[in-house]
Amino acid sequence: MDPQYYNDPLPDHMSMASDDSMIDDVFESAEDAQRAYQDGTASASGALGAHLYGYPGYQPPPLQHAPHNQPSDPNKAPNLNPSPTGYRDYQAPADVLSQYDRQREEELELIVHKTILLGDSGVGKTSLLVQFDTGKFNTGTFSATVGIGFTNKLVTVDSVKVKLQIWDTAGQERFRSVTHAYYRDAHALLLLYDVTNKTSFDNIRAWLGEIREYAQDDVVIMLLGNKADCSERVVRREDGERLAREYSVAFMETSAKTGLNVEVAFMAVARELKSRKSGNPDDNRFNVRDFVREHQAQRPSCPPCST
Ligand SMILES: Nc1nc2c(ncn2[C@@H]2O[C@H](COP(=O)(O)OP(=O)(O)OP(=O)(O)O)[C@@H](O)[C@H]2O)c(=O)[nH]1
Repeated sequence: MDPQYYNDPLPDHMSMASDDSMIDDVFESAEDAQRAYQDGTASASGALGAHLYGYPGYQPPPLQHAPHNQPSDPNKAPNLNPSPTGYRDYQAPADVLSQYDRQREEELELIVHKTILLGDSGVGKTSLLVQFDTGKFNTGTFSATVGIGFTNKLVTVDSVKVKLQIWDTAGQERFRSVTHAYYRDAHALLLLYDVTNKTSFDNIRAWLGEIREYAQDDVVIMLLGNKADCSERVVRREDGERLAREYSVAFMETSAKTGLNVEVAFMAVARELKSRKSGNPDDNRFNVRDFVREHQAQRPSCPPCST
């Protein structure tokens, strides 16, 4: 556990309750908006809606459009390449498409892909996140995460930036009800067990049960057998693979200590989420399990680990 990622009980602005209480007042008509504004039932955003509908003291913005084929700035030279279609701001189709692609990329970058690390206490969730974020592993005494916290990470997939918001949860049972609230809008879950701890592996079925109960049906799930650097392993790699097959989830072994497969795990998630969001049929062919099979490294264990 790194103090940087240590989280005291959530501050108000980070709680899911604030998501639930977000108000998105939509008014069918200007009259509705005015009524809501006047009788005070409009929220801050609703009040803004009323304002946009013209109440009170609302003034329409000045007309921004210039007449067709006329420069909007009278000091500028007129456009000498008249549009074949006759409308202002005409661009050749190729230019429009490349502009559209750029816009899509920017949109993808803006989308936050919420990814949550789950698993028993001590399996290495915080260490995995710190390794991915900073490339470092903090040895020393283990102190359990309290509550939940996140870090944002921008990764590049096929030259498109994808923003992962990675949530580190507390594995301890007493924080379970807090973390359940975060499953609901998660796009991906990295579920960890510790290859040197049989109980953490046996508990994976219970974790998958919780995921089924609280997370979205289409959430991306990856099972990770962490601490693969340790020679005191009690869970065989094949056992992890079998369990992952049974639940149709991707699997690989990782080491937060040596960095084994850490980046691959997060990149696989980022690729999968990007391909789902892009709407591009070529992207949709991406399969997280195939990606993991092709990219995961399998290094020999290092000498007995002392964590
Ligand atoms: N050898 C080895 N030790 C690891 C690895 N990952 C984590 N550890 C050690 O395992 C202990 C627990 O790691 P954490 O990352 O704090 O575990 P956690 O899952 O976040 O635990 P909670 O916060 O209680 O949920 C620490 O002492 C880490 O140094 C790893 O890949 N290899």
